[in-house]
Amino acid sequence: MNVRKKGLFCVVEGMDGAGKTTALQVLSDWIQGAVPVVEEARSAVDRLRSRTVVFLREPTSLETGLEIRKRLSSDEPTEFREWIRLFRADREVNLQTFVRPSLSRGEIVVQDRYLYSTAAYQGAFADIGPKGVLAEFADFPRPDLLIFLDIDEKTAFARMQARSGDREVFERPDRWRRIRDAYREVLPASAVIIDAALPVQVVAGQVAATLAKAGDD
Ligand SMILES: Nc1ncnc2c1ncn2[C@@H]1O[C@H](COP(=O)(O)OP(=O)(O)O)[C@@H](O)[C@H]1O
Ligand SMILES: Cc1cn([C@H]2C[C@H](O)[C@@H](COP(=O)(O)OP(=O)(O)O)O2)c(=O)[nH]c1=O
Repeated sequence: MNVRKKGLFCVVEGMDGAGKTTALQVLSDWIQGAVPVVEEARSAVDRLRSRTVVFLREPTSLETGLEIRKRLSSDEPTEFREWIRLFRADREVNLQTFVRPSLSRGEIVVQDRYLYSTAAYQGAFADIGPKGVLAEFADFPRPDLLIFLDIDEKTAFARMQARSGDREVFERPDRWRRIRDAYREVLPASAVIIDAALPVQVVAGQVAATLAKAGDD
C-alpha cells in the first residue's frame, strides 16, 4: 500500500545578503532538472524529487506583498504598527492561499522568510522587542523545520553591493546589526544553522540534505 507522506512546512530565514534567494533557486533548479546536481547533493535531491516541493516567499507576489515591496523601496518612513499590519495581512493570505492547501496535499513547502523575520526586523526597533513581536504571532502555525542561513556582516554587505538594484530600508549597517541581534533572541534552539559564507552549491546542498532528512522522518 502506498502511504501518503505528511506535508512538511520548512522556513528559511537569514539576514539580507545571506543568499537565501540564490540557494533556494539553485535547489529548485536541481529538483526540476534544469541544471546538473553536484555529486554531494545527488542523494538528497533524488529523495526530494519523490515529493512535490513548493517554493514560496514572503513578502509574497500577491497584492498584499506588492504593497510591502513598494514601502521597502520608499524613502517615506513606515511606522512599526503599520509594518506589523502589512506583514500580518500578507502572511494570512499566503497561509490560506498557498501554505495550508499544499500541506494538506502532503507537499513540502519551502518558504523564504516567515514570522521570525517580523520578530527580528520589526522587533529590533520596537519597544516590545523581538520576543514581544513573536508573541503577537502566537496564533500562526510554527514551521516543522526552521533553517537559518548565517552570514557575517562583511560578506553580507559585499554581496548586497554586488547585487543590482537600489538598497531597501533595512540594508544599512546600523540597522543590519540590530536585526541580526534580534534574530539571535528569537531563533528556537531547534533551528538548523547553515554557514552561508560557503559557496552557493555547498549551501544549497546542505539545505537539500536538511530538507530530505526532515521529509524522510
Ligand atoms: N553562497 C554564495 N556565495 C557567493 N555569493 C553569493 C552566495 N549566495 C548569494 N550570493 C550573491 O549574493 C547576493 C545576495 O544574495 P541573495 O540570494 O539575493 O540574498 P538574500 O535573498 O538572502 O537577501 C547575490 O548577488 C548573490 O548572487
Ligand atoms: C517577511 C518580512 C520581511 N521583511 C524585510 C526583510 C527584507 O529586508 C525585505 C524583503 O525581503 P526579501 O525579499 O527576502 O529581500 P531581498 O530583497 O533580499 O530578496 O523585507 C521584514 O522586515 N519583515 C518581515 O516580516
